[in-house]
Amino acid sequence: MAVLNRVLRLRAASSFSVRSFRSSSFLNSETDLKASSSVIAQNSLPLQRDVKDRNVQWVFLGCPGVGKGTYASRLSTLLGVPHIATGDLVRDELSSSGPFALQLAEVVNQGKLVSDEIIINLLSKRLEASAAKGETGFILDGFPRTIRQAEILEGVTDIDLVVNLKLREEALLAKCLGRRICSECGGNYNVACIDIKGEDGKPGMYMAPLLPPPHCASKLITRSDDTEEVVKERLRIYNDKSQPVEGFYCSRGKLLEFDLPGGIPESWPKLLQALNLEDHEDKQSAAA
Ligand SMILES: Nc1ncnc2c1ncn2[C@@H]1O[C@H](COP(=O)(O)OP(=O)(O)O)[C@@H](O)[C@H]1O
Repeated sequence: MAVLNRVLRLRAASSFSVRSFRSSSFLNSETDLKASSSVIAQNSLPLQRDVKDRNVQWVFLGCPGVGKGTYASRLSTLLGVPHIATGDLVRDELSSSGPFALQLAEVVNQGKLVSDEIIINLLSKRLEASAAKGETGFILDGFPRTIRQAEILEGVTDIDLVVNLKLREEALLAKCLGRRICSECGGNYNVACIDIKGEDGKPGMYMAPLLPPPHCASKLITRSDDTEEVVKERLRIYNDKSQPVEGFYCSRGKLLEFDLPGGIPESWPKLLQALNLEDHEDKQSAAA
């Protein structure tokens, strides 16, 4: 894909300087942020790596319910890079009763955004764990969610590509409400059957449910923030705070817009095509 190739050629990227990212005394004010971002950028220079020596550094954007987790996770398996979802980091912190758990429960259950300080702390720990395992590259899902977070990220590393997943609005709420997680294996499923009839020249759309296998069926739980009221609030906050992040990356030539045509069977091959990765999948299946 021309856009992607251009983006990838342009990015002679640096690796992520986790230590610099964690030194987050810079989070106190806008001025501190700008000053510190440039300090961070300088500090990370010794750790710069050519793009050929590391894996992809991609970001997935999109409304709640669009399927960021599903596609980011599939791509991370395909490309052998960690899938880092800040929503998962928040939920892990909540369930492990970590230092931020109490504060987080209230914010998350109201559908609000967690503070930059906490999110960056959680993300930094996760990146350190990755670095300790010798992993390079990442697919970030759920971060950045504000312009400020995007600026912080831009100050510490090069993002090669930002994939903006889009789905018809009518489907988003139903997809969030249909989400189920297996409390034992953590598998993600969706019981919603989306069947939007075509009208006024607009095509219909069908998305089959993604049902759990029998051994998970009796262990399904729903996220506490997937209630109608909270999902509507998250969608409102997305439009207000996260949509501007699309413009941030568009103006830097990194944004790939991808309209999901339907469920996974229709969308996955088209996404691979848009990312120029069809051969990658063929090679992997041949090797398996
Ligand atoms: N980058 C972030 N900044 C602030 N809060 C975040 C961020 N990522 C996740 N969260 C918190 O975790 C919650 C769940 O995130 P996520 O699983 O990505 O949900 P969604 O389905 O809304 O995309 C969010 O509603 C928010 O409270």
